[in-house]
Amino acid sequence: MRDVSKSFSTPQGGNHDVLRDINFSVAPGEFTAVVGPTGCGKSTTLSMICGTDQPDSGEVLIGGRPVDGIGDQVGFVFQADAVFPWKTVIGNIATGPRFRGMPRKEALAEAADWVRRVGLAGFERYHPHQLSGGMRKRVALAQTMINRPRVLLMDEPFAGLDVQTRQIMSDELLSLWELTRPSVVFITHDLEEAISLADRVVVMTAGPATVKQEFRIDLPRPRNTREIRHTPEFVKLHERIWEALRDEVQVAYRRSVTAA
Ligand SMILES: Nc1ncnc2c1ncn2[C@@H]1O[C@H](COP(=O)(O)OP(=O)(O)OP(=O)(O)O)[C@@H](O)[C@H]1O
Repeated sequence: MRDVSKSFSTPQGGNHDVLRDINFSVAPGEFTAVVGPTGCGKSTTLSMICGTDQPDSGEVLIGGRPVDGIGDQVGFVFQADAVFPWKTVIGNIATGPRFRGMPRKEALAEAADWVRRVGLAGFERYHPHQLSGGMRKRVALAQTMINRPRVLLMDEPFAGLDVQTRQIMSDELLSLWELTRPSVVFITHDLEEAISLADRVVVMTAGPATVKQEFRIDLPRPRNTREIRHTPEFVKLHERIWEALRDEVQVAYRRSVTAA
């Protein structure tokens, strides 16, 4: 993202600056987490990268090319499950390949591989309503990863899950990421989650969002996202990043109290 700014018009007829001069880049295969106070503009940043919205100024490039609409090299996993309720697990996972014109038999065979990779063997014929939240999230992950996106955008994908399932899903996400190595932009409110997953953590300011500071996470891989939190290196990183994030969270909180 190069000097990306964006504002929205307010119902009162004014202008609300949401993003201001955002600059950051994600290397091929890099896992970047973005943290910032609530309402600062994190989701808006993602919508610029995925091409569902355009910046007022600045540019967004993927592989050196300006983003122009939703590209097939980009995959998404958001908080809400984007699975089709009327399709089975395997039918959901085969959606992308079928959409691209792959013959049904081949698409189902490939989907069966991904069913196994996300630990859902035996549940192929289940429908989403017959699965737990964590299982549905696995379907959503497989449904996206089967398309082997170059860029994977995740907006608080595990926010609705309980703490244990969330950690299991974090480890599973890292193993799946290792398989195809997309560049990831992962948005979260949870600084521990960000550090345990990412190669780099980007801290955003309270709105209008801009990049406040970036932190390299040099923790060894493969990682166990639960165990790594107890290491002194993790604790040190957490302290440093929280120092940068805390001020922004407080600004956002004070604003919300004043507005109320
Ligand atoms: N389409 C839109 N029209 C008008 N305002 C919008 C629009 N989209 C977002 N906003 C405003 O932009 C600001 C940033 O929203 P955004 O969802 O990007 O923040 P966020 O950091 O992802 O929030 P949270 O952490 O709570 O999920 C908010 O004040 C929101 O009301």
